[in-house]
Amino acid sequence: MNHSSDNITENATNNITRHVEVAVIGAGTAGQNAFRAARRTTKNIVIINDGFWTTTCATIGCMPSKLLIAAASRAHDAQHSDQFGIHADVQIDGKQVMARVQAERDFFANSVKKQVDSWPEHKKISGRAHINKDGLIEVNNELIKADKIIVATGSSPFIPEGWTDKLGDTLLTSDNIFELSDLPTSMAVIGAGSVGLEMAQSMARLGVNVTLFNRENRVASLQDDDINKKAIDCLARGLTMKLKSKVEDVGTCSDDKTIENKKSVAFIKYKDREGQVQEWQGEYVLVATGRRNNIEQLGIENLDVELDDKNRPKNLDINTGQIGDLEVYIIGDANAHIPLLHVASDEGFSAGSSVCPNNTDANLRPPSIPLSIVFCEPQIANIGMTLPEVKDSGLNYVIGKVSFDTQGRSRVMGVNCGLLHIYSCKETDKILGASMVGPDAEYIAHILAVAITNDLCIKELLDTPFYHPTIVEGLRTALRDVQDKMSIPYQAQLTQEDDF
Ligand SMILES: Cc1cc2nc3c(=O)[nH]c(=O)nc-3n(C[C@H](O)[C@H](O)[C@H](O)COP(=O)(O)OP(=O)(O)OC[C@H]3O[C@@H](n4cnc5c(N)ncnc54)[C@H](O)[C@@H]3O)c2cc1C
Ligand SMILES: NC(=O)c1ccc[n+]([C@@H]2O[C@H](COP(=O)([O-])OP(=O)(O)OC[C@H]3O[C@@H](n4cnc5c(N)ncnc54)[C@H](O)[C@@H]3O)[C@@H](O)[C@H]2O)c1
Repeated sequence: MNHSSDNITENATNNITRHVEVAVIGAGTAGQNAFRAARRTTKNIVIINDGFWTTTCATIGCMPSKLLIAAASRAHDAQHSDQFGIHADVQIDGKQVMARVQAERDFFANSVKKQVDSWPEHKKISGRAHINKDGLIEVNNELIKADKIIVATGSSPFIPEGWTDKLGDTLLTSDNIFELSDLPTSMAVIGAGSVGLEMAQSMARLGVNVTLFNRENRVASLQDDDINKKAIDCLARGLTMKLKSKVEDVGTCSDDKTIENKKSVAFIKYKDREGQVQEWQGEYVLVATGRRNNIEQLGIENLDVELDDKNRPKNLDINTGQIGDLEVYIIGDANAHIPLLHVASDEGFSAGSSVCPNNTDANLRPPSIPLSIVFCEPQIANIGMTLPEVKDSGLNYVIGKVSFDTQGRSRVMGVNCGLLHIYSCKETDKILGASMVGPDAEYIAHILAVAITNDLCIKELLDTPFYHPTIVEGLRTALRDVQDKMSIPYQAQLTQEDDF
């Protein structure tokens, strides 16, 4: 079935400036991949983008945030080397820190832009697209009829109502924080999700006086209470956190010292976990209260796409991004399914491949198992099913555990804070999911993701070598703990102690 541009009026038909086979709206990671894949089979294609022709990832997302974390990590190591008998006098040059973040960020962004620059000019339109009542795409002075539409419009920071006006120039989001020319002196971060944790800890490690607020007693939306507790314990060692606090009001007040620079002081009125009203004051407030998909203003309903109460498209095929049997595909952050980079990339590739003339031969990326990593230190990772999902599944499960507090290599490196839980099915010897806070979680998470994706059992994993002494050896300890708790009769195998 086609979308509603099939029923357009004669008047509208006369005004159409282009008729294309495929239109991609949004040129971030998902849109660019879709365009690349679709271009292999059709020349009659156009890509429309509002704003920079790089990507959120390279310009204001993954890469600049990891660059700031890299600087913070260096600062932290240099300041915490006393335990090794190394005493350093550390000076942090905020301007230089931000200059490197921006220069390296520009390197990544320009690499993306170079590829986009190589695409024919007439296939690219700069402007904000809107889908009108006839299902036609309006952009600048163009009216485009597209047989197939791929929507890859991404997401934007969500700012609670009224806060933009109330906080004025003291408001930061991930869209503008990397543009600062110097490190602030103080900052509140509201929201302890991925953005909040990564930015709050980095800024604190770089000498900024940071207070992190979250409405729940939870970080990174962790759903395993023991892992959450451990994460809070590890993070609280270097970060002031006001968890389970309720932000009642935000705003600005004048301050004699800063009035010269025409800057106000930000304040947050909040109720702490005991219900006492408190006030925070400082230079900036980073609002990290989530992101919303850019779909509301697009006119997507004019393509007969229905959204649920959270703005997620109904009838989304997660293999291709196609909406029911409409010739409409919604991919990347725009579909609010899993707003992560690797997912946007894969969905773009699959949607672009699906719109090829013979799409039964399309080369589709299978949807990956859930995998997420927060790059605070220690890192937080979730793989496969969450603990509540495992509990709800009715499966007979065990939890294999390892603490990284005493783990050999973690202690050697002075990064010994963490906990890994592996949820395994008692009958099948297979891993269902895992949650972790700890050192090297990014690598351990990938090994677990490979195991789940390829249906490896615990025994197969334990039969692979674990080099000594590595932090990844902690994974083996947790796998052995799973094995000990299983009802499966294993070949005689003594439980080994940790090897030091
Ligand atoms: C600070 C931060 C850190 C992050 N870190 C990580 C990380 O470490 N790992 C990870 O996996 N993910 C991370 N993410 C998430 C990741 O960046 C996103 O999931 C990914 O970039 C989404 O890509 P996309 O193609 O869907 O959207 P985008 O790259 O945002 O592209 C959407 C494009 O569509 C354009 N557009 C919007 N509306 C219209 C319209 N009406 N007409 C025309 N164009 C339009 C936009 O201007 C934009 O250019 C991070 C995000 C942030 C904000
Ligand atoms: N490492 C990564 O993969 C990475 C890093 C950064 C961003 N991202 C992506 O960006 C998305 C958005 O990240 P995010 O951290 O902004 O959102 P999030 O949804 O992950 O977290 C938002 C947090 O803010 C809290 N919150 C919301 N409103 C609040 C309020 N009024 N007062 C106090 N707390 C409040 C929520 O309880 C939650 O803990 C993520 O879902 C992820 O897809 C990923």
